[in-house]
Amino acid sequence: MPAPHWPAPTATTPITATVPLPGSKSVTNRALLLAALADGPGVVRQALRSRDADLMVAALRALGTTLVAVRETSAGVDWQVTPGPVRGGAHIDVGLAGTVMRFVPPVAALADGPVSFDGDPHARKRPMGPILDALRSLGARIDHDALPFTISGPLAGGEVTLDASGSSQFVSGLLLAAARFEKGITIRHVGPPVPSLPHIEMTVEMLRAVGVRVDAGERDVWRVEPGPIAARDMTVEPDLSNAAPFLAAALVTGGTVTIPAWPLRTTQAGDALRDLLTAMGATVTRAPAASSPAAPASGAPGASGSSGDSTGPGTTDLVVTGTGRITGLDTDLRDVGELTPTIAALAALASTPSRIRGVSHLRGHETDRLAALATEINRLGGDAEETEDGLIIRPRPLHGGTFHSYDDHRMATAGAVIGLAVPEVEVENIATTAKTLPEFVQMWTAMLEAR
Ligand SMILES: O=C(O)C1=C[C@@H](OP(=O)(O)O)[C@@H](O)[C@H](O)C1
Ligand SMILES: C=C(OP(=O)(O)O)C(=O)O
Repeated sequence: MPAPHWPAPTATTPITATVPLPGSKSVTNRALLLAALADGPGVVRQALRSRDADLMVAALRALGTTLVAVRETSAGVDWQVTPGPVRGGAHIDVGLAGTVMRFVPPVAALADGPVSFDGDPHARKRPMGPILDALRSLGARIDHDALPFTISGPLAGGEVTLDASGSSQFVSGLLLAAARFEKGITIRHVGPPVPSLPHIEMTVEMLRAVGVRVDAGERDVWRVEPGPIAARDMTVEPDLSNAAPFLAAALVTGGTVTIPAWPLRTTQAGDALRDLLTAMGATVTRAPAASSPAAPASGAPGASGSSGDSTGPGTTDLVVTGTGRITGLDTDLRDVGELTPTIAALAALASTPSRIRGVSHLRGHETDRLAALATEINRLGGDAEETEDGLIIRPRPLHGGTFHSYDDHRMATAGAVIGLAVPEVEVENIATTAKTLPEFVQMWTAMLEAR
């Protein structure tokens, strides 16, 4: 029986809350995969515990890596990772995780036998063609162009041309494993612009942090030299994209939300929230962390997504204060597309129109996010229009009703944001937030109860 819809709480007064966030999905799944391919045992600290991260752990175990949780706190789990020879004969469940369906197949092509992949029903619709074609041209055999598929190596590596306009993860997936290919890899993108470039920068920085030589000097070309991946002790930053709905609550309620341990320098897409929320009427400041000293403003040495202590030097608190009035904005979110559902929810509550551009690739995310956002905002009486590459959202009073999540964690949290201002919004399948934030409901409730 499906769970009852979640009555999204409405805020009657401005929120004042501090919300510590668990680790980044994107950093966690890169760090685990790099540790599994490394030249010795390593530790991934403060890793996220969520469905996507659990799927990555299960995938790496199935391929022969030993992962032992050596410490678990509210900040996450510390994984002791001991690489083993990549083992064939495995079946990998990717769930609905882009980072598993795009990052693990290049590793599977290193296995000593075939590896099969499948996932949730919608995962079969997410684009896979360009990365599977790339793997084929590098030597692998693959029986389909989308999930489910079976892949067999060996993979020599070499040069490949692909169209990564559908997802930056095609590039990241190939780069992450490429040092283990006999010839490394040279990737050339040909086609409309690649989205989510900061996520590729995250990949490049994390590779360099484990000693891999990467040349990313030419636009749309990436080269990884073959060689060892160094075993390191890596610490995962808090998930800044998951900060989005909580920070949005400050704007909706005219309150203040503080996120501790916000990195001074990061490749995470969520860092763009500082500018986006300012443009929507918030005041965004950094404050020395109450619990840890702030690093100099010049930034922490080597403070990439994979190094440093995520609660120590190199971070500050991020403080966002709203006025209760939200200003619409005209913005290109191509680089930070995963922020779109939260920004669209804010736009639906804004007093002036908004236009979101550059995110046609969101049609290949957990669901077609442009269609889903327009449908759900309009279902509540709003005025949202899909364009070829985004959304136009005009002010119109909203009313209560069901907000469908389409098994998309960020749709579910967008419904929660709207529910803060609109009585009687019910979010269908709030449990889907477990993809990246299993504690979402408890955290949201605690935020609303904090004083
Ligand atoms: O590499 C990553 O960790 C991600 C890359 C982006 O994918 P797309 O380029 O497909 O948008 C982003 O939206 C996704 O949430 C995570
Ligand atoms: C697009 C997203 O996820 P995935 O890693 O599954 O692509 C997302 O988290 O917004």
